[in-house]
Amino acid sequence: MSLALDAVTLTYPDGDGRLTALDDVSLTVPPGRLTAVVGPSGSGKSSLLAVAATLVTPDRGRVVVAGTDTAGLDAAGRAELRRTSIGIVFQQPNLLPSLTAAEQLQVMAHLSGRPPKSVRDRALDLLDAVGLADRAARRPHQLSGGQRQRVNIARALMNEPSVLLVDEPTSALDHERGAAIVALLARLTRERGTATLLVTHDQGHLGAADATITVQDGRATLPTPA
Ligand SMILES: Nc1ncnc2c1ncn2[C@@H]1O[C@H](COP(=O)(O)OP(=O)(O)OP(=O)(O)O)[C@@H](O)[C@H]1O
Repeated sequence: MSLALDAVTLTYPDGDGRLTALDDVSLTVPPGRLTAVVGPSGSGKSSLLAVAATLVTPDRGRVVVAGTDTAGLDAAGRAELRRTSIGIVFQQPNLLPSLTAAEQLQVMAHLSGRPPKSVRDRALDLLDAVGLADRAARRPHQLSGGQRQRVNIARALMNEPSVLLVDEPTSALDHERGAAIVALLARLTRERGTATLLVTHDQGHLGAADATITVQDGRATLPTPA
């Protein structure tokens, strides 16, 4: 299942008028593909992610997540769609200080009704997939910045989302560690079949993407093959 935006326009209140943050944006991210989003500060990248995440409702246009047209959903329906189908990775890992790496992931699945053992097995499998099999019992302060971001990514995959939305995951990391995180995202996208949208300001990361969308003044230039 993929992510699709069709003719999406989003405005915010701006003094007496409205500021157009997204202007007639259409795009599709197929399963198993990593699409990078680049563009200058204030161009609309975070707004694009917020709309795709169903956190913000556009003024016009359609947002289809994993085959579901989100226009037909109320707030509870959107929350359920986020829980079951959308993984979100923000710039800062935002981990709970008192929980181990494995527990950060298990909390995500706690309400989904899965048996505790399968939840723990899945958490350990995902920590292994992000190269942290031997750090499962560590708390955030016992992990490096790059390792914390890996836990963050593993946590976003815990409920097997169809769509993975990632906002500047490398901003707190040096270039080498940032490139390793983007390579990891590209691998997980292929292995887990997620439709992944990655906002990045680092042109050096684009080689790992299957396509790149450039956002400028709220308008998106559609994917070019990487
Ligand atoms: N909640 C809001 N209310 C009003 N205007 C907003 C709001 N959020 C964003 N904007 C405006 O919408 C435009 C797009 O902002 P957005 O955060 O999407 O850009 P961005 O490309 O992610 O920027 P950056 O790279 O600096 O994070 C900007 O002009 C911004 O000032």
